[in-house]
Amino acid sequence: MTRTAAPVQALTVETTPLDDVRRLIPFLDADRPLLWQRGAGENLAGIAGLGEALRLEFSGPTRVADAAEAWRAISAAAHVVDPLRVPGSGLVAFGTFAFADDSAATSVLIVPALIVGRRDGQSWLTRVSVAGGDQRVSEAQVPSSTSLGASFGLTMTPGELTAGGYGDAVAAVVDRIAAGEVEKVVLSRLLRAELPQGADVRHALGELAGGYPDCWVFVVDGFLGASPETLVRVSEGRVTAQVLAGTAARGADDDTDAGAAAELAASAKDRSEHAFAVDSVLDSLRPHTTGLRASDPFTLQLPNLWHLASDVAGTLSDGCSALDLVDALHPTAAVAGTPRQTALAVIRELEPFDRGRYAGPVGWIGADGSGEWAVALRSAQIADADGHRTVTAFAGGGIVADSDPVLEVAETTMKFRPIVDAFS
Ligand SMILES: C=C(O[C@@H]1C=C(C(=O)O)C=C[C@H]1O)C(=O)O
Repeated sequence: MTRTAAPVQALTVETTPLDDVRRLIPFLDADRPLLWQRGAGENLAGIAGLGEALRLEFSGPTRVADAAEAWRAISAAAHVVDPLRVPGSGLVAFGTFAFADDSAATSVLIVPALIVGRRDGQSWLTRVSVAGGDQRVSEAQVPSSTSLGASFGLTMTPGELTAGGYGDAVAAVVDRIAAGEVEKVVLSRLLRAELPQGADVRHALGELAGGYPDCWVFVVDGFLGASPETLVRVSEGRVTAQVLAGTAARGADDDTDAGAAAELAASAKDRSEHAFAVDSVLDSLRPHTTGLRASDPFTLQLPNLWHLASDVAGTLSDGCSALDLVDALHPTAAVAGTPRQTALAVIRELEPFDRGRYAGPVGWIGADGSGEWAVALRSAQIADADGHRTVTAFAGGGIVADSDPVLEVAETTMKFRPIVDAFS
């Protein structure tokens, strides 16, 4: 069910080249930032959005399918001039979707009025106007970067589920697995803080971008993060993904660090946890692709931890858009579990909070159905409540038969680090 189904809007879209842009964050509107980026300096790739030409809201079990359908109609009705034709140029919408079918969080697609982008050394500006609106495009609409407000530091504290409570929930899942009820369940917990008046969240985005250049750094509708996990990417008929599941702490020196990675790669527990996630992605993509393959699992190094990772690639066979594939994929066993429906029921029972958009799909879609979507991990939601602004961070982990509650609590603490550091 979609809460607000907008009539199809005819958008006029024009992309023009810009002089080289090396930073996107200073262009953002401090109050309503929209960002999707990866890399830094010469290798920066991404898009920054300003204003809202169009905002579509979705909810319920068909939220992603509804968005995919609405986007097809909007793309077909749009008039797009895009001489660059690189991923992210021309007409794009930023999107963030709730994890759960029954979540109170709104899922959105937002087409900004202005987009500053950079990819493969090319920079551009895209202007979007709604039919009937003011079609005149003036130089005044070229955004300028602004200096960031005063820096701030927060201390985040546990929300509904304390670290101890999380350990108990992990133990309960291990019991359910032993009883043969379910094979894998991904549990999570949260941390919360109040944002000081006037806090400029672009500071936090800058920290995430500087600290995690190999992750997707995003903010859409107050939901931000630095996710290492690519849910799906569609470009020129190629479909790719990078599945992550299985985690280890970084070592204190080169030797222990290499040892930690080797131990992770050899761990039967982590390999089984990883295999569930890869299988769920392959099963979801197979009907839409040919030549679909997964690499052997390898260790992926991040500043705060190691992950087991597998690259998945295939050729799109049925003209599906990136959002159609997101609909087919979500939620993967990296964030829900196996079997999916039983795992979701256990999550609903043991997590005393709504995940909102955490672990849901976040990314962008283009007019031709191309796009990049991440699993929204290492993330936090900024919300207005009674005149206060709060920030709620989420982190979780996959629980399998031989998971240890103490280690699982420690794993979530590692996974909170990007957000906790960005706000401290
Ligand atoms: C659930 C999270 O991460 C997921 C779970 C992982 C695991 O259990 O090892 C690893 C990567 C992610 O797919 C999270 O970061 O909150």
